[in-house]
Amino acid sequence: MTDNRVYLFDTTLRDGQQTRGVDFTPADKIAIARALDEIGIDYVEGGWPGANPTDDRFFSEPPALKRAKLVAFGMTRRPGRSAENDPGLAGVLGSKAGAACLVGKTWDFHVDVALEIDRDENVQMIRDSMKLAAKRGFEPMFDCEHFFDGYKANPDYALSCVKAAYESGARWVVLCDTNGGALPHEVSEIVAEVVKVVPGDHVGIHTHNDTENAVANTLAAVRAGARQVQGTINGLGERCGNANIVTLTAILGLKMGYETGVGDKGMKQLKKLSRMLDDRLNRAPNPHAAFVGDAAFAHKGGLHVSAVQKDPKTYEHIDPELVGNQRYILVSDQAGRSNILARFTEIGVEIDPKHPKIQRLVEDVKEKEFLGYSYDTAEASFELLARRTVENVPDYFSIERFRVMDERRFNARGQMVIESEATATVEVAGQRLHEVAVGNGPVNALDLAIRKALSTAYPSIDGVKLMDYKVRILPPPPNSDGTDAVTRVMIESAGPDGTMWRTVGVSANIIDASIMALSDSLTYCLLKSGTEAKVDA
Ligand SMILES: CC(=O)SCCNC(=O)CCNC(=O)[C@H](O)C(C)(C)COP(=O)(O)OP(=O)(O)OC[C@H]1O[C@@H](n2cnc3c(N)ncnc32)[C@H](O)[C@@H]1OP(=O)(O)O
Ligand SMILES: CC(=O)C(=O)O
Repeated sequence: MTDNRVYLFDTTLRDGQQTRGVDFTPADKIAIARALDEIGIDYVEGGWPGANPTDDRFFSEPPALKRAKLVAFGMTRRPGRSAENDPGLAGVLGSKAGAACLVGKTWDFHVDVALEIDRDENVQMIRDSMKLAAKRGFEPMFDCEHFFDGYKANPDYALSCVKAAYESGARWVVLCDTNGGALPHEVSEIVAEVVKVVPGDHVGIHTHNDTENAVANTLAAVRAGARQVQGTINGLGERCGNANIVTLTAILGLKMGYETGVGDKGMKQLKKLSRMLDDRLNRAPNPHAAFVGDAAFAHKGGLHVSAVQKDPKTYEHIDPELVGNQRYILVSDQAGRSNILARFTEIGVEIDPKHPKIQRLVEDVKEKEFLGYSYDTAEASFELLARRTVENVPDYFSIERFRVMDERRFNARGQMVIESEATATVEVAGQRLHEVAVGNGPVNALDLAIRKALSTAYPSIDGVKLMDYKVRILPPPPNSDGTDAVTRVMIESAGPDGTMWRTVGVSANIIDASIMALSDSLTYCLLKSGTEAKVDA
């Protein structure tokens, strides 16, 4: 082991499970553990055997991990009984994990108030539990709960707990900022004192994000000598979350030069790992997440784009590909010709940079953004606008008219039913088709009616799914009354192969704005799949 080696310990499946609104299934846990193993995380904490049926099931048939060690979490023995006779410890040490991470008190206040026991008895509980974990063949770890608050209140007592764990065989003594209130300079100073009594390559750090310093505190601890870092994917965790292991992995490896189990290949999978968790939790990814968010390397300002095209280092702190991300050049009212030309290159349209239509497109985009469109997040609508300016986009269909009726009634069983019925007249393949559909809301009903009309001519649109639908009421222009407000609808769609695209519509009427975004989405799908427009009957 080199002094430069930092061990990554993921607690998404344990502390992440303590997040409000998160409830993993055993299948989620298996998939997440495998993904963490795949990228090279050293330790995967799977949960607390004996605490709930999900964790029991997970530990009864744990996934076979190639490199990572599976960790079972638990707490030190209860007071007044031996470690051998403690049912909680029996659950943890009866599991099929390779390591046992046991939490115990290190803050005298907690021993007095939460456990209500003698302080020496707590130290003995730590010793007995670590010894038993080692005796049963587990790699023992001790999570020092509330270590930083404990150290500030009574450094001698906090250190005596740390020493007891280490002397009793703990491979790692992990300093926890349980309440998340410590600050980086305090963590630095305190860890520097701890590594005087326990070697740094046996010291870990576990931080919470209550002051948005979880990552900074972890890095401060590593600089002071700690060599195991605990965190969760996307910073999931109790209250405000834990240190984000995705960010930590990138910083430790790419910026601070530490060696971890995550090599170049694993590093390139960080964005995929982050997305995988969002998908499992059915959450929209945070576009502004450091390193892996869609906006992390998205350039909007004209000055930035012009320079980035000369050398990306001018406005990028790392090469986005190192973490599996990519550069996006956004088009908006902040854009200049450089943004537009960059987007043409991205979408594969060759155009002379001096072409007069480029300037027209820049002006068009700025004017439409003034009216409420937002092209930096609706790249598919932008592509249609750009292609229509410089080349021909086939007229696949045209929505001639539509009508929607909403109904709220009680059915025969006395249950309330809310339904919308839409009729749409669409011209497609030289025919005027009139279709009716019922949906759970007006946009859903219209979407169904329009697709019905299109599906014979263009069967490929059947595979398009609406993933996200966002509405924003934009403030009315100055000197007008509130009724002038316009509505912006953004739609995110996905194709059968998982490709995603976003479109926008703007109108004073929410349904009309939705139809614009929907129509762009279907047109974009047909264009990208190379479908030929059917213009004859
Ligand atoms: C900082 C952290 O994140 S630690 C992890 C926290 N995570 C969880 O608690 C999630 C899983 N927990 C659980 O499912 C349950 O709390 C269990 C199954 C572990 C225990 O449930 P119960 O036996 O009903 O106890 P309960 O949760 O009400 O209270 C905890 C008990 O453990 C005691 N205790 C707390 N910490 C420790 C410790 N480190 N060592 C020994 N005993 C402890 C408490 O004093 C309390 O004892 P009491 O029952 O005599 O009052
Ligand atoms: C152990 C743990 O999760 C904590 O102290 O925050």
